[in-house]
Amino acid sequence: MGREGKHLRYSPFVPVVLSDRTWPDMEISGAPRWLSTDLRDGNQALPHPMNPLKKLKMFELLVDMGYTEIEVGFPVASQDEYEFVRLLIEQEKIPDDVSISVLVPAREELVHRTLESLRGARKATVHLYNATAPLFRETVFGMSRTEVRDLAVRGVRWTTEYAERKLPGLDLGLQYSPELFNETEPEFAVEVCEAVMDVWQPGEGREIILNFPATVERSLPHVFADQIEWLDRNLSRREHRCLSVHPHNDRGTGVAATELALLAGAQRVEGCLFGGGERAGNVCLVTLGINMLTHGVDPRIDFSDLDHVRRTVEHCNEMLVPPRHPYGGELVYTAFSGSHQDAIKKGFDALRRKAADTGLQADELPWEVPYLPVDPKDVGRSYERVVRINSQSGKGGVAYLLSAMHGLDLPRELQIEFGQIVQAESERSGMEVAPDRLRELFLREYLTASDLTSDLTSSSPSCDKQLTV
Ligand SMILES: CC(=O)SCCNC(=O)CCNC(=O)[C@H](O)C(C)(C)COP(=O)(O)OP(=O)(O)OC[C@H]1O[C@@H](n2cnc3c(N)ncnc32)[C@H](O)[C@@H]1OP(=O)(O)O
Ligand SMILES: CC(C)C(=O)C(=O)O
Repeated sequence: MGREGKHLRYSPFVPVVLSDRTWPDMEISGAPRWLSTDLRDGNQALPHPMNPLKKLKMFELLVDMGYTEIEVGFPVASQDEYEFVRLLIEQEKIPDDVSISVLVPAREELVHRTLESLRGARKATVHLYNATAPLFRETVFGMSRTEVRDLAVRGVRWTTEYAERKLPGLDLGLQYSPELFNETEPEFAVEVCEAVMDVWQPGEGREIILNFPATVERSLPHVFADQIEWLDRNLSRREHRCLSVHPHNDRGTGVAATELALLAGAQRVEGCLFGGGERAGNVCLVTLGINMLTHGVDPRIDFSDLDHVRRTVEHCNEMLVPPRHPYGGELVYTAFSGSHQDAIKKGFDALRRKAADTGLQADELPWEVPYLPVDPKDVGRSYERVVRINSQSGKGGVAYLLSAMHGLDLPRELQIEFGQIVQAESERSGMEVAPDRLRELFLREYLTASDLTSDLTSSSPSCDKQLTV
């Protein structure tokens, strides 16, 4: 087949019919329940899965950030996985307000061993899954719809019966996922979930989490939202079930799909910090959370030291977060280009003026600085790197840095003149002009030898002091 024919090998996604959808008129007004699956879906996709010590580091990070639902692993996958669950329980590492879950496929011996890993825990959720989509029914299981539904039902029975018989002290929760939900006929997904609920009997104080994964993302985000609204309308026992989503990011639209799913009625979101996980990853919990923050909605997660979060995730995953990753990437609070820098400088100047006029601190004022969708300080970044100078930069950026890093406020004429000198330097070197080099250039250009020993060289105020007027 020639280059032209490649697309013919793929078919468009078949959407659920929902012409009276209501989700486009909804708003996200509060945080959903979050579940971090860094220690399971994230971990299972790593070239070097985390050892128990690394898992503990990640677990403690998640707890510190405020995640109260954490999928801690797939205990039957490996000895390390099993041992980690034992470590959490035996060393009493699970805070009272944190609920752990463990994943297991609907296979009897695996369910039993998974439950054994929970021995001694006061409460824990077993997360049971089996694929329900046609391709998997036919290719992976070789089963009919009825057989696949019965597999799920048997999985719940194995779980409840073992727990009742062998683990009487365990306050057991249940989560069920029809894997590849997004590719499953919607009415069949409902049939399986209803059958699962018939066994579990959700009721007062006995919730069931029904988790709908876009296991391999294939549709546009609004199609996923339609699927979620359709489900919410068609599943019974609304008051005792939690409708959860587990989006992946194969098309690069995992965040959008999740946000639309929240509009459509999803109550809980599963994802990973910085989008770890299989293939193109799970939906990124950092992006989702800070997207909420920047819309004035409290995500109920602490992102105030995002560099620490990033470093810990990089350490545990042995993978780097890309410098352009939303909110957390190294470069996302940095402007190199002149017009961006000029607007940022003017934004900071305006903020400073407002602070002086109102007598408030700058960080008490509404955040309105062009090109910076979030105050870097709200995620633990400083203002030092918001402007960096290279050949794409302009006088505004140079003036910003001289003022912020060296306490030099240049008049406009001088900004224009010195901007050209810096431009010539960066074009000559092809490199970034660092703040120290900027100072050197300024001194060389405008000060005499005797000036060089003056105060200017010895007392450059720090950038943050300048900006937190
Ligand atoms: C979408 C997801 O992320 S699902 C989670 C995926 N994560 C993992 O797989 C990580 C941990 N997994 C493992 O360690 C192993 O796969 C185990 C321990 C679960 C099973 O290992 P093995 O017994 O060696 O089997 P294998 O890995 O080849 O799994 C395939 C078998 O499980 C069956 N299977 C797969 N999923 C399920 C399920 N949810 N319920 C029941 N059976 C299942 C397959 O049909 C196949 O059975 P077959 O051998 O009779 O054809
Ligand atoms: C087990 C399920 C929830 C899963 O990880 C997926 O389908 O991606």
